[in-house]
Amino acid sequence: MTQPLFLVGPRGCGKTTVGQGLAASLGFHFVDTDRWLLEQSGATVAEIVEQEGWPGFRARESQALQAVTQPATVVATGGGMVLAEANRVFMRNHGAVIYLQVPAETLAERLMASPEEDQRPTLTGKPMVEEIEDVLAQREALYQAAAHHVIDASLPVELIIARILEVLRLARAS
Ligand SMILES: Nc1ncnc2c1ncn2[C@@H]1O[C@H](COP(=O)(O)OP(=O)(O)OP(=O)(O)O)[C@@H](O)[C@H]1O
Ligand SMILES: O=C(O)C1=C[C@@H](O)[C@@H](O)[C@H](O)C1
Ligand SMILES: [Mg+2]
Repeated sequence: MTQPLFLVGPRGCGKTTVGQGLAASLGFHFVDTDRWLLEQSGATVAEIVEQEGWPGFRARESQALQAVTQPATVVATGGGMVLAEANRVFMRNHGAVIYLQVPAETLAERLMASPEEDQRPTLTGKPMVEEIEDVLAQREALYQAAAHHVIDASLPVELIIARILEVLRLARAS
């Protein structure tokens, strides 16, 4: 199995963290669309949004998705990658899409401990907990629609990776 694997889910669900470990387990390349954009443009998400607005950032991340998609690669996507239908269709057609599902309270704990505001500027202008709830209300159906597999990502990282490997193995066997 060398098809690319796409990790989707909201800020703080662990796409970057789990993606690195998953890639190492499989001997795959690892790429993160947020980091790729930072390396390519030299600008953080906050700087891109300041200069080009969210539509500018969304256009760039859609281009990034297409540019980084290669065989034998785990792609950690940005939390809003699923907003564009074209991105959802692209991911489903080019590999396996895994939604890392985490309750809002756990996301809030993780993001408060590690806000990384340069890469996670406010989406709504609201306080963090309200923003997370709004974002999940808006996007839960989109994460589900994009995903071939939904994984409980409130677990320890090693367990999440083991579960992903298991669902991929089962999917191959069926
Ligand atoms: N399973 C986990 N258990 C405990 N902490 C975790 C877990 N997964 C990730 N974290 C922690 O949560 C924080 C956010 O994780 P990470 O940056 O991987 O999320 P992300 O989905 O890539 O977010 P973004 O969409 O903003 O890029 C990090 O500090 C990370 O160490
Ligand atoms: O959830 C979102 O919309 C975002 C998540 C991050 O990964 C970055 O892609 C950016 O901060 C936007
Ligand atoms: Mg990330």
